[in-house]
Amino acid sequence: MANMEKPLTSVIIPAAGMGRRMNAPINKQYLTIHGKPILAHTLEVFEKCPLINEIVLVINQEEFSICKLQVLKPYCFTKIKLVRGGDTRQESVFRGLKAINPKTDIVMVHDGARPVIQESVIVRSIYETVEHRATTVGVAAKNTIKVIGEDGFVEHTPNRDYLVEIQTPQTFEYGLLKEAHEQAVLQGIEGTDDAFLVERQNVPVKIVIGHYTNIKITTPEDLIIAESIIKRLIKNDKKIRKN
Ligand SMILES: Nc1ccn([C@@H]2O[C@H](COP(=O)(O)OP(=O)(O)OP(=O)(O)O)[C@@H](O)[C@H]2O)c(=O)n1
Ligand SMILES: C[C@](O)(CO)[C@H](O)COP(=O)(O)O
Repeated sequence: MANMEKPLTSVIIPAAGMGRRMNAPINKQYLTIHGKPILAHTLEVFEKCPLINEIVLVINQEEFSICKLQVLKPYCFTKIKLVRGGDTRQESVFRGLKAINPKTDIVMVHDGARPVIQESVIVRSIYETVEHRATTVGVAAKNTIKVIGEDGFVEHTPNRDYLVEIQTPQTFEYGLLKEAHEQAVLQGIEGTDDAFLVERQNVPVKIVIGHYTNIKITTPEDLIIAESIIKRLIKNDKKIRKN
């Protein structure tokens, strides 16, 4: 069990995707919001968080230089270790896991494409994981969700009271997540998030309620939303500093 006082915590930032759905001339995480690359916004929160000891940034090998030039150098990050990504998000995370300091107690996985993560959610996730071994951030579903069949017709409508839209960070005891990924490789299991792999190990995953502002920048309209959220946060930050 992780050291309760101040667990040694590493975060893996998977950022080796191609950003296809963004349809932009460059990889989405290098698009800027308020003059700063999306990836720099994301990394900054973890760099500043005193509970984070190590940041394992997983990116495309061919983007190492653009990343160093546009993100690492201008923003003076001190905790970052660069790792080459894989063909899927799951593979990228697994590669990140293998680069983690083996003394780590807790490992957090947070999408590079989610720049509006708040430090309070990071801290809550870490301490909930010390207690429950596995957690994921999520928000109550606002829309009705329906399950459809191959024929495109509705099969059933789950009760929305029990539906949570899952985000990141997802946070685990280090050994638990490593074992879950190793088992997934052995069994040929591919999931869209890391919690799914841990659930398959019959380990309960605790939900940590987060914020609707923690959007994943996936398609062009997400960029417009993220820009207005970040602009508002900067304005509020200036107001707080003035008072
Ligand atoms: N092989 C991959 C695929 C995705 N990711 C990362 O996982 C996060 C969530 O993935 P997603 O939003 O789907 O990003 P992309 O895969 O880049 O988007 P798309 O599917 O539109 O190409 C992103 O920060 C992305 O960079 C990764 O590290 N390695
Ligand atoms: C992990 C995740 O962000 C949880 O909602 C999501 O599953 C990532 O999906 P993507 O298609 O790899 O962006």
